[in-house]
Amino acid sequence: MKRVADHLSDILGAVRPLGELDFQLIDAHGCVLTEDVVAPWNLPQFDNTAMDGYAVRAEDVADASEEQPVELPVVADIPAGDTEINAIGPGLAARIMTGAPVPPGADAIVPVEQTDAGTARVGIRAAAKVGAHIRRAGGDVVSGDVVLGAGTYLGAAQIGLLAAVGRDRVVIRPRPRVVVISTGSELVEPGYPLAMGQITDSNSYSLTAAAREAGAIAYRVPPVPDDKERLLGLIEDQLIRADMVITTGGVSAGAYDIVKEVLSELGTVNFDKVAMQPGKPQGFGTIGEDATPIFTLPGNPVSAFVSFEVFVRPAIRKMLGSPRLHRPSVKAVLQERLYSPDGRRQFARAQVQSANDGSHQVRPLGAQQSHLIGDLAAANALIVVPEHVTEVAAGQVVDTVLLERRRE
Ligand SMILES: Nc1nc2c(c(=O)[nH]1)N[C@H]1C(S)=C(S)[C@@H](COP(=O)(O)OP(=O)(O)OC[C@H]3O[C@@H](n4cnc5c(N)ncnc54)[C@H](O)[C@@H]3O)O[C@H]1N2
Ligand code: MOO
Ligand SMILES: [Mg+2]
Repeated sequence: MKRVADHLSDILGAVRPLGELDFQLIDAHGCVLTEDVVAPWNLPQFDNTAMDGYAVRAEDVADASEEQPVELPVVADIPAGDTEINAIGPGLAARIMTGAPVPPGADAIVPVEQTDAGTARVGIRAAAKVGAHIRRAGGDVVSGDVVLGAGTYLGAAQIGLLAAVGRDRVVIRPRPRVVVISTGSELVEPGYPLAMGQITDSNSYSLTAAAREAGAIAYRVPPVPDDKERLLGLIEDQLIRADMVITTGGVSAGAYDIVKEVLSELGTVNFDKVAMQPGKPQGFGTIGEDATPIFTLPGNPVSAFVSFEVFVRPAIRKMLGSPRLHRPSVKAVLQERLYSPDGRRQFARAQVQSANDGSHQVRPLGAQQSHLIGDLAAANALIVVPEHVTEVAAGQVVDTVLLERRRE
């Protein structure tokens, strides 16, 4: 059997990051930047007030108190967005709203709560230090700074920063478009009645969702029966919109397991037995004129899901240009004895808990057979048991992959 690590390195060696493209800013969300973005201006762009209140000179209100307010004439009213700001002279105040430019001549803001809120004259009831409640130009980002470097994942906060420095387009790697195809004559779309012997297609749903969580644009198509012509036709049709194809089912030793035969007509796909549990029968290669990567995953739902985690997710991350190909993993203390098949790396569904001291405890979720979807949905982690280990006692430390939902 082929080693998991060898299969993964063959895949990552074959899959290339997608070419960079100039995108509308909002459509770049979830993608990886391929340019250094330089701030064309300071943030804030101008000195502005952090509070609704009055712009004053600190020395004019140095003696102000609750008992003896200082009264100043109000000579201007400055809402946010005002673009014509006049200087104020000594002994004068301007009413000002959060975000508005501080007028030249003023050096402090007194919040409205510390005044009588007057409009012609204002009674100031507290002293203010020079600079009080003023957000300085360049205090956040300085013009000329690289605000985000090539290789940065663009989450919500990064998209906001790019907008703040005026970018409406950015150069990124687009998300790979992944087509997910379930094969099997027993499969019926959810929502339709089932005859005895039929089951609903869950793989195309779980893997389409998983591909989206990995950062791809994923399309699912209705399941295709174990029929060579129909599968061939479907894959040929789908190739036009695919940067990657994933099939499930039909790759083991069954008389109607036809996927291998069909793919031999479309490209070069290698089928291997990989030393893992679940997920032994694996296929990977390229098909069509553009040498589109294709994964043929085993049909058992947990096998398909774990195969996606171990092989497909890192490949999608590589196509995205992501700096994080792999999920984080932790060392965790096993809470119950775990058995594992000899010669196969086991990925056991489990629940991990983190303690306040940063340590982790992990509990395997029952039997580890490949059809148990209920436990898969309850798992938040996969325990990785090395190939040669057949039994791990409670209290031992195990490598545990965290199935967190974040995209970055
Ligand atoms: N004689 C052997 N039989 C099997 C072997 C073997 O080595 N020799 N390997 C077993 C292992 S391990 C796995 S994993 C499976 C892989 O099977 P296939 O990839 O050929 O998948 P199918 O036979 O089509 O289906 C297997 C199982 O999963 C159910 N299934 C399939 N697709 C879906 C779907 N989209 N949604 C929900 N459930 C699905 C299907 O009904 C079967 O129960 O082969 C073993 N057999
Ligand atoms: O490899 Mo199968 O995925 O063991 O059930
Ligand atoms: Mg089969």
